[in-house]
Amino acid sequence: MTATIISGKEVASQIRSELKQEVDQLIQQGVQPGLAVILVGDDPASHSYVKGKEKASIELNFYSEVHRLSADVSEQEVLSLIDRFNRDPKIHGILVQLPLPAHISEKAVIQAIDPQKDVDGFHPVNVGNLYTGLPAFLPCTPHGVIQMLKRSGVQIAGKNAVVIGRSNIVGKPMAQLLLAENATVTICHSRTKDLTSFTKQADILVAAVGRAGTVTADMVKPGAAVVDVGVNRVDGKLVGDCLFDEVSQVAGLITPVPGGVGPMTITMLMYNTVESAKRSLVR
Ligand SMILES: Nc1nc(=O)c2c([nH]1)NC[C@@H]1CN(c3ccc(C(=O)N[C@@H](CCC(=O)O)C(=O)O)cc3)C=[N+]21
Repeated sequence: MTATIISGKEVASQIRSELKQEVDQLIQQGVQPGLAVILVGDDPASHSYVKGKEKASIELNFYSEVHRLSADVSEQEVLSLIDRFNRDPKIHGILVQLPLPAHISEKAVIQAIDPQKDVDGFHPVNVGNLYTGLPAFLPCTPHGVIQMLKRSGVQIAGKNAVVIGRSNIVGKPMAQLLLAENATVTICHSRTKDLTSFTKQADILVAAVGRAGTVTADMVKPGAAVVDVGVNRVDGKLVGDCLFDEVSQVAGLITPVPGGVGPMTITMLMYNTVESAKRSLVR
């Protein structure tokens, strides 16, 4: 058997064309969605992700501001900039690219963002709202994964879903979103004993570890939907957490890296920014 490859690029461009229409309508109503991105330091990968976000904003006709700050900027300067964006009515979404340099507290920065502009969905208010079923900005990567599955015709309700990874950015919210779709969810992590005994049961397997080669063919239930959230550079090449060539022989559906979850992450950021702009109409 050879898995069907779910193109994140295709699903993303479908969602972006839906968003484009919403943006046109919003602009007619006098609101142009505005996204502010703050990038600290000179990590090349972060610069490349932020370029992608800037490009997507411009394509969708957003108002876009990208602030590239030097690595030695103080935490206070970052907090002041966030405060300015919190009060700026042109800005509906604020994103601070992670990771930050060690002298700047990620916790302090995330908590400084107005929850109503927290389009990453990282603020504790949005996290709490998600966990209690209240309206919230959904974290972009896990939300993108749900959209890819749904738009590829994968039924989630009643399925066994296994998430490998328990980060605040992907693993934990991913599990919560799958639970909200009525999957039976298991979270595995670095201290899990006999990982394969869990992954073998998964109808939906999400790999969010950050280590190439974590998921091998023998760990996958035949016909499973396998979502690869990994972003790893190996010999200058971008690869996921799954051994794609062998896992795709066993899985029913699989997402590639690149061209899978990555483009969806950026698209769901655009989605959240449009949502925020829509909310500003009724505020
Ligand atoms: N506050 C914050 N929010 C984030 O959403 C966030 C972040 N910080 N820090 C880093 C991670 C990583 N991330 C990616 C986005 C797009 C691709 C993407 O589009 N990847 C392309 C390939 C890009 C390439 O070739 O480098 C693909 O998979 O096809 C990947 C990774 C967002 N992140």
